[in-house]
Amino acid sequence: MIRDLMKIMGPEHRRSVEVYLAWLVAFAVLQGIATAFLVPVLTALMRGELPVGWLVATAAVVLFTCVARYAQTMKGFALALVTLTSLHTRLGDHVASLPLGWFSTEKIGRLSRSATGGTMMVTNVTAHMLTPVVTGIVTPATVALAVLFFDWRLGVAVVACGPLLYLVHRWAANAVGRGEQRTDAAGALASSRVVEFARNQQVLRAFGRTTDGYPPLEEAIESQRSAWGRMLWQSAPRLLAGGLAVQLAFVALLVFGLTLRPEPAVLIALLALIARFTGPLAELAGHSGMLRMAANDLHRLAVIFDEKPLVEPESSRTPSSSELVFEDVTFGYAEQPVLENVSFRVPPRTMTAIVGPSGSGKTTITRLIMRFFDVGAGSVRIGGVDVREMSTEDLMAQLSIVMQDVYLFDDTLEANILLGRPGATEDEVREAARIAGVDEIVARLPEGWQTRVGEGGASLSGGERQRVSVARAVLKDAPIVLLDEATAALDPENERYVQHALHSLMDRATLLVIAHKLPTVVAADQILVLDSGRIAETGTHEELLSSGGRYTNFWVERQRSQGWRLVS
Ligand SMILES: Nc1ncnc2c1ncn2[C@@H]1O[C@H](COP(=O)(O)OP(=O)(O)OP(=O)(O)O)[C@@H](O)[C@H]1O
Repeated sequence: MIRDLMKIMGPEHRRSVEVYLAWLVAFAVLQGIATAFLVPVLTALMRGELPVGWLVATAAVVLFTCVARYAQTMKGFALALVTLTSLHTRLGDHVASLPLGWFSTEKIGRLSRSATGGTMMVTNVTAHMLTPVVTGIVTPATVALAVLFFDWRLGVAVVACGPLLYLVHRWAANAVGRGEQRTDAAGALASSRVVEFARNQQVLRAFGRTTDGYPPLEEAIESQRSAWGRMLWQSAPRLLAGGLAVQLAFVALLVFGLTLRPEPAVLIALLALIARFTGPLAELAGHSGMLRMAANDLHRLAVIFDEKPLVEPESSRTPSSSELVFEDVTFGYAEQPVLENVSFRVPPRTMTAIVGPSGSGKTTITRLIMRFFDVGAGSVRIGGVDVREMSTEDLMAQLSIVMQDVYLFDDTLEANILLGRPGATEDEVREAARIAGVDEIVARLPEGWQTRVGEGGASLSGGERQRVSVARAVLKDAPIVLLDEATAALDPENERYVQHALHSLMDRATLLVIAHKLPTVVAADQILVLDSGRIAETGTHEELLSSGGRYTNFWVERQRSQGWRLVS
């Protein structure tokens, strides 16, 4: 738990965490010592003596205990405050440094749960929860040493109880820990099913899947319910047993103490010590379920901080041109390679079209250029510079990206285009919009440029969203444009606008297009035919058609399907 806490708080707060822990340990030790001093004080009082020396020493220790308690509490609150104010920023900075390939749906779900619940738990741990953990271990240990000092036989018995109680505590806490992991996984699944259910209402209603329930959601909720039920059934008896074990230890030590027949005054004082030995342990046992849950929360957050950021070069190199080169690139998401020995060159200000069957690795090529992932072998170079030798900022400055799944922010049309280059003038925005055909959309909308596009661009059609995305790319005016042509979203009108934008981009940028439309393929200076992660053929449209290879099949099939669509 403490290791995870250190990782989460980061090196800049390491010292504060150490100071806080030092005060906490000091408080727990002093609390144990103050209790130990009861033995000589009580013994003397019961013998009718006034132990002035011990009373002064006890008062001094109690005073130090109060100081330590105050310091520890204040340091804990200060840390909790730091957590509240800076942990989200630290988490945000860390996540922003991770490779884009990290952001899978599952990881995003985890991140969102940790960013809300996990960070609040860190605050709770530093403000409240660590105190019973440390005092539950350190104070009984100090008391045990004191008992050893006053009566070695009872001391040995007390020390022997420690590991036994620890094992029972672990046994109970582990059950809670395992149960909590299951409920967390079931909770994450149920949340994503709820989002899926809400997002896909249109499809579900169209297929009449809302009247008799949505089985995946019901199953997820049921498995969450059963995970919670299982955790409660399995952990409750163990937690009770943990608390009971502490009480049994207290009684056993009491009986053992009586059998030793010490002087009554000493016996009473020692029994008070034993009560102070088991008290913090009982408190720890009472909190163990919550503590294990907190430990799991902290661990999940620490795992995110453990993710390796994208390795940034010490100094970023500047490309000499907009030439794009893949040299012997091999890459796989897991063991299996998705791209194997892929080599090609896109000369500056030319257009290369990538074609190939679904799953052949077309999108993967664009992801490697954007450094969503780093290549397994070989290199991806822009203007002679390996993309790994450029800072993310410099690399992204080289690229304009238009992908199929365009996301627009819930803002105006104008603001969404301006995202391409925030400092652009109004004229530049209008010009980019004209090239991409967004001005035609603006003219149709009652609020024109000030029309809000809704969350994700929901108030625009798929083709219109892609036009806005092309306008952004035109406005950005980056040396290289990566474009994934929409397959189904573009109607002939949208398609015409995107083709027009592509032609005007060809004059100013190096274009790499995942091409689905025949006019794009024909217009390309070079076509790469990808098959199962390898480049099967390269050439111009005429060269590839005359060679009669795979490209010919692709061409014939596309002509047939697109011809059918146009006629209908
Ligand atoms: N994030 C990922 N993790 C694991 N495997 C992946 C991931 N993304 C893609 N793949 C796999 O890599 C292979 C190539 O995928 P890629 O998306 O590059 O193909 P594609 O040619 O663009 O396909 P499509 O035309 O259908 O978009 C596929 O087998 C795919 O299942």
